[in-house]
Amino acid sequence: MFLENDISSAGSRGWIEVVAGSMFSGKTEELIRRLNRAKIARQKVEIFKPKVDTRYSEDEVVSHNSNAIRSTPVETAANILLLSSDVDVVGIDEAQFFDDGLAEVCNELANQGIRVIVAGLDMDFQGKPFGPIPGLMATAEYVTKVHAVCMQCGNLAQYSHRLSDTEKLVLLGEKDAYEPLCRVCYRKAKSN
Ligand SMILES: Nc1ncnc2c1ncn2[C@@H]1O[C@H](COP(=O)(O)OP(=O)(O)O)[C@@H](O)[C@H]1O
Ligand SMILES: Cc1cn([C@H]2C[C@H](O)[C@@H](COP(=O)(O)O)O2)c(=O)[nH]c1=O
Ligand SMILES: [Zn+2]
Repeated sequence: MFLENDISSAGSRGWIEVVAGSMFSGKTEELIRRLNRAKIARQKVEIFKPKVDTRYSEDEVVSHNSNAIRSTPVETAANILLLSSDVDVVGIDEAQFFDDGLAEVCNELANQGIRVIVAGLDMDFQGKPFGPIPGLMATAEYVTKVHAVCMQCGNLAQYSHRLSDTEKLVLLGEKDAYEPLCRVCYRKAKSN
């Protein structure tokens, strides 16, 4: 389990944490867990999500098992920078949907002494790197890869298999539209 740096020994230095994996791998739960612990430590926390994803709620980040935390929906990565004055910790969910400016924004926040925690899909439905997440994983101090349970065989899943033939990159959905699969089961599903 990821353990936070000791606040006093870290001083006012900022850093970036990335939580990445497939759908249903527990990214949002882990983000909420870290942010709640920061709140318990009386740190000032701001949470953002892309405006495009309002599946469960306009103003909350919600996990698949209904944990929730208040958040601000924003249009672009640059908005995060504008809205993050006077905070200790910034949390960002569904980060794969942000523009390529996200890595720069997160690095700027970290340079200002802010702890930045980013959660997002590392791969799209085709198994390709998704949006700004790979760049963020390269520049972050801490990267946690989380896994779902393969819906076919029960092994660790790293792919989000789309159940329809739709080719567009952004297609919001849940279990109706995607299933997490391991490498073997994903390759089988793709060859059918
Ligand atoms: N195949 C699966 N593997 C793991 N967790 C699953 C699966 N299907 C449903 N879940 C539920 O999803 C929760 C994780 O939800 P969440 O944190 O929102 O994931 P993510 O943000 O990665 O999509 C788990 O605690 C579990 O209750
Ligand atoms: C793989 C993939 C997913 N999406 C969408 C589907 C969901 O609405 C979100 C991911 O949510 P989660 O919290 O990680 O479960 O992203 C997409 O638009 N395109 C894709 O390739
Ligand atoms: Zn499998």
